[in-house]
Amino acid sequence: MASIEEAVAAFSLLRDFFEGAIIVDAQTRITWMDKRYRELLKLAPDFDPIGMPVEDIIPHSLLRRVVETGRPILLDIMNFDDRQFVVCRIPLKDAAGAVEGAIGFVFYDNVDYLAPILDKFEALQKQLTRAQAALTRERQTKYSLSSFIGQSEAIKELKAMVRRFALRDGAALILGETGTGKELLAHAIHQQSDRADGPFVAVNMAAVPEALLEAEFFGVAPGAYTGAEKKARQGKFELAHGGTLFLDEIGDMPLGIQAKFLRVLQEGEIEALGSNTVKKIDVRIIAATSQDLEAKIADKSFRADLYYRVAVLTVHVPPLRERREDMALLCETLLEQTMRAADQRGWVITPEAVALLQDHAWPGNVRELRNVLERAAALAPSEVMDAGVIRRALPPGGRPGLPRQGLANAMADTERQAILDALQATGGQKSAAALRLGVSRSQFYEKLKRHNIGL
Ligand SMILES: Nc1ncnc2c1ncn2[C@@H]1O[C@H](COP(=O)(O)OP(=O)(O)OP(=O)(O)O)[C@@H](O)[C@H]1O
Repeated sequence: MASIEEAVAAFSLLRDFFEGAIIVDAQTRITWMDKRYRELLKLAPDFDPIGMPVEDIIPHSLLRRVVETGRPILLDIMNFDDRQFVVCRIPLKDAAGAVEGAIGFVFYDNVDYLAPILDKFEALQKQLTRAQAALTRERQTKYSLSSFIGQSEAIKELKAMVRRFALRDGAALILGETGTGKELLAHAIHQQSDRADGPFVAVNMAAVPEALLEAEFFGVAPGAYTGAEKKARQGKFELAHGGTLFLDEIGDMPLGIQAKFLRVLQEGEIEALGSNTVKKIDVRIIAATSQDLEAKIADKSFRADLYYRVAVLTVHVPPLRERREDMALLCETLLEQTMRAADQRGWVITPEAVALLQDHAWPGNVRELRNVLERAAALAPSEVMDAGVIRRALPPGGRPGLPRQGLANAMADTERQAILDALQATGGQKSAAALRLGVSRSQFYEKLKRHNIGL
């Protein structure tokens, strides 16, 4: 490397302006640091940082990036304790242009000519903090237990149980038909738990192809196989570290993955694909399913030992047809969230319309109710939602004898009805419904999406 003196001399013009400087070599080990920088970092006078990796002394240093890319970062702001400093980082290259290291300068914040940029930075940071706080508040209300609507005895009991679950840290299993709000409850448990500040990461077992599940959960080491990315890919376990991993449709987890999954839960560590090192992970598992797991254990498609691991705390969410007394409250709340014309004050639903909704079987539960109300809102000539509007918004199977418009619509209606019937017959179990209809799971999911049922 060009001698340190040479490098510093090259920047001598800046000497009066900078308040500290550091040089690292091609391995980003510190080779020189001036006295003022040592004072700024509050290093003990007898402490010698020379030869140490730069991040050991300045954890957020970007000098490594400068060395790796060979490109300068001319203007940046770095925090030291509660103060901000302007920093400038430049690569040092030999005559042939190869990077030999990098030099970093620190400028104090009271330098007049830097004041405009620092003011702007501070204002932006305040805005960011405010936006983040608003987002957290929004998330908390969106997923708090109070956003789970219902006042029936069944729901009161359910909420009391969920509150208790939130206080404990064991794995939880949420059982219930499709659209009953299992994911909403998983969020609420996370939000009320000590892990609320940690991540909430969701994986839908039925939506990820089996071949990709392992990489999805455990991650991939860089260059693990031909065609693998150069950079490591984090798995969902790692992403959920310190928080909650939500496994939707756990009943659809393939047997091969079940064994690996169980091992991770037992050992508390993961090994990425193609890697030979293990990482400790701290994750709470919340699983949900609309399937009968005990029946799956009996037919050997679900491991009993995994079941006992995830079913430490179990809660059952009642289907909508078992809590019809909540219908009026649900309609009122869901309609508040339903789009309305700008000049309209709010939706009014008549008691006859609510009674009609109470009579429906609701195989798709609250999700289906939300869809029906949205359709009704689009059909309603005014803000009053009466029985007539609701009748037209309910799925066609409930309205025999209605004229159909063309073959395509008739076929779509029939398909939709067949799906709803299959869901009802299987108690909302999607895999079983798909089997009954003779379509694959992924085809079934695609159809649910197309018909606005489920997902
Ligand atoms: N009790 C409830 N109160 C308010 N909204 C609800 C309630 N139950 C369900 N919903 C709404 O219904 C929709 C489906 O809910 P969610 O995804 O939590 O159901 P799920 O049981 O996880 O469904 P699936 O098994 O199909 O994944 C969401 O829009 C959710 O907000």
